[in-house]
Amino acid sequence: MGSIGPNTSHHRYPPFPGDIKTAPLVSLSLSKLQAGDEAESKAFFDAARNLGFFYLQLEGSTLGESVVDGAEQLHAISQEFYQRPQEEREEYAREKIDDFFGYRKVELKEKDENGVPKRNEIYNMRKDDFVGNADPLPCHPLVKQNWDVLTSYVYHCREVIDILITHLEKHLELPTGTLANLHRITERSGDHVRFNQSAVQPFSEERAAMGEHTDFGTLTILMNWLGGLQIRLPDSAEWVYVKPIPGSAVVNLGDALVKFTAGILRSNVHRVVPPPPPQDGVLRHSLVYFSRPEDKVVLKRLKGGLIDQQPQGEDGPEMTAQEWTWHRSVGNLKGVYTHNGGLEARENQMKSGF
Ligand SMILES: O=C(O)CCC(=O)C(=O)O
Ligand SMILES: [Fe+2]
Repeated sequence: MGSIGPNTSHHRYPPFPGDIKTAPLVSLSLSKLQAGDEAESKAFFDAARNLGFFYLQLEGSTLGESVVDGAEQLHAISQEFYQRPQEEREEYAREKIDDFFGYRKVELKEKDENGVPKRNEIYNMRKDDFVGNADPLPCHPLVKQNWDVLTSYVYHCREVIDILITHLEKHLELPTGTLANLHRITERSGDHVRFNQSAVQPFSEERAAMGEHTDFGTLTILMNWLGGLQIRLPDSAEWVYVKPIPGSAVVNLGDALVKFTAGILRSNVHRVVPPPPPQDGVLRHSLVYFSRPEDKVVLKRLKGGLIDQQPQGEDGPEMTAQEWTWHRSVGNLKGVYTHNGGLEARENQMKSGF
């Protein structure tokens, strides 16, 4: 199998700088995890406990390369989506179609050349529409035209997530299927594909701080072409950039896994800032697949295995995954849930789930 570099579009952008501090993410091989490689599996569990973020090398796996190819197609579709007239996107605004899914924007104080405020934007498309669990919500014509690309992407990402979940169960010493049965693709859940676009904008510490968050759900598969993602290192609290690697996804754990495991696993704080120079003059697009527990699953510590050895303590509020998403997305739950015991209080509570 050849190098995947030329099959991705990273080379069309200015390079990620070589002289800035980057996050020490380990790189795990999907093909080794698929083959049940013990050392790779253990390295995955360590990464899930210690940092909650890692690279997943997709090249060398047929499934992984399907994710890379799909992501490249969706990257182009997302760019076209954001080039279309604003009125089109507004038709699918969250206020018009759903509590959570659909289009959202945040207007910045900076203006474009026409005097119009610049925007950071997201478009959330739910997995249940693609796999046939729900009557599809109204969606942008580009989504309709590319329904098959999106559907394949959903299935491929879910396959990757199911593999990762199986490794987690094993290391947590839970009966086989414990986590998988809370994430059945045939059941309604908050899983979604997101197109992100950030305007070209100067770095602002205040704006960066507003965007600090953990992901609400289970596992997130992130495809990046430009820098700008930063994670907060657990030990030093220093913010460091995550360098995009062609042919690899950035994968991170979300709050649901912290709740299920009473803090054994880590959902690390991160944020998006403008890409570092020389990438700072380019519109930034990223593609995210968010997985979440089934809507009806109550987020609370599971019983069994290593979890039973965790201290009993402040596990936070108990609610269904659906209620959790709603409360988090409107900013009702203060702080972020990162790890053992884990509520880290935070002043800048982001309200949008953005
Ligand atoms: O765009 C990125 O690099 C990260 C996006 C993110 O963290 C999110 O959408 O939750
Ligand atoms: Fe995130």
